[in-house]
Amino acid sequence: MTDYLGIIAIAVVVALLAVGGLFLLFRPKGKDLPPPAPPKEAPQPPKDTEGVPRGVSEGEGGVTTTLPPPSAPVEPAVRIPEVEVPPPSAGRMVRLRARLARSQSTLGRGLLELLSRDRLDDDVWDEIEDTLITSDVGVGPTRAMVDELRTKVKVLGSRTPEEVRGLLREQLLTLVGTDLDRTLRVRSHGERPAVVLVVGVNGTGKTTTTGKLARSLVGDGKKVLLGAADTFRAAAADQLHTWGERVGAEVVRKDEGADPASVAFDAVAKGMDDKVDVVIVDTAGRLHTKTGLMDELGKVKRVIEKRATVDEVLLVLDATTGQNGLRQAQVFAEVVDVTGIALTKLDGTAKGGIVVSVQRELGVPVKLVGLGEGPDDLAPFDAEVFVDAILGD
Ligand SMILES: Nc1nc2c(ncn2[C@@H]2O[C@H](COP(=O)(O)OP(=O)(O)OP(=O)(O)O)[C@@H](O)[C@H]2O)c(=O)[nH]1
Repeated sequence: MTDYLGIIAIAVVVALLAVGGLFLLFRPKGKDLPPPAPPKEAPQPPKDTEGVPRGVSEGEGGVTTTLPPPSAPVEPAVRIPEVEVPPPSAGRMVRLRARLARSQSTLGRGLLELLSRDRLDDDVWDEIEDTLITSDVGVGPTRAMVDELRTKVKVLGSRTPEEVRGLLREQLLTLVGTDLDRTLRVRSHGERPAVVLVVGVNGTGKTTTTGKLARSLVGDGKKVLLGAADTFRAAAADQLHTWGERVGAEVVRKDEGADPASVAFDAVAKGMDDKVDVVIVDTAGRLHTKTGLMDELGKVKRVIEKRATVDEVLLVLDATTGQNGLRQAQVFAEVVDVTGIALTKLDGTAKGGIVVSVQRELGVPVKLVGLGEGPDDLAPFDAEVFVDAILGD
């Protein structure tokens, strides 16, 4: 009996093993299941160039890990304007002389070529005259120069290119004027600042010139304050503000339509309190009526003179507007005592002769010239540099 029981037990075990083996052989492989996601790596600290994670140091006690410092709280962005240090005014015209290229090819080279011809007959002299007139030199000065040239050429006889150039240079310098006082009156009077009044037709570059002049004076080491007395155009005050902000010059302004004279007065008063060297007052140049303009500019000047003196009245004139611009400028010259001319956009015209005619017509020297749109493209006018630039090297 026990034998039978043993055999049955062995058979049961064998059967169980056989079933288990079959199960293992035919179990489902699970190949349709998605692969398990790889375990996620913990974020690693950045490594330095040698592969050592930053914030991890190998000290004597083994590797120590320091947590990165918490990032600083984000501050609201406040724009702090950077104050620029502009270059001084000296030597600017030399730097910008290439900007006179158009006048050089039309006026300078044109005259040199004509005067170098072997035979100078009446036709050639007429051409010389035309060249000067179309370059805006003006009829009177042109005639005077041609007469003078004719005499000198006769005396000279045959001419070398150097002699022709020398002759022309001499004549042009006489026309432009080497002995005119072109000094800008910007020296303060002890406690009182110098006052510059900027006048002229709108659109000539008046506000731009006021801003550029402020920069240039700051570059020369002066403390400057600006008065935005062009109260007809709010944008003019905004423009001045931007110019002033860049070089650390304060701007006195009022609401659009305010009395320009009161802005000028406040600007001068603040300039005295702040002990600035120069106050520059930008005025509106509406050409409504001559009497209106006279009243407005007259009042501005009178009001300033309650506290200070107007040292310089700078008339801004756009060189590209030629004789037409000159006629408009004349109205200003009749209304205020202009002491100097700022001739803008001289880089944009072939008619460099305007320098000659504007001085003749208005009886005032060109003191500043605009030779580009850049902030430092306003230069003290230098007759020799000008003539050499238009004649070329
Ligand atoms: N090429 C050149 N552009 C100039 C010069 N001076 C001013 N400008 C440019 O002329 C443009 C217009 O000037 P304006 O329309 O006269 O403007 P503004 O300076 O506000 O003049 P106002 O209206 O008189 O206040 C600006 O883009 C100036 O940069 C210069 O000398 N050369």
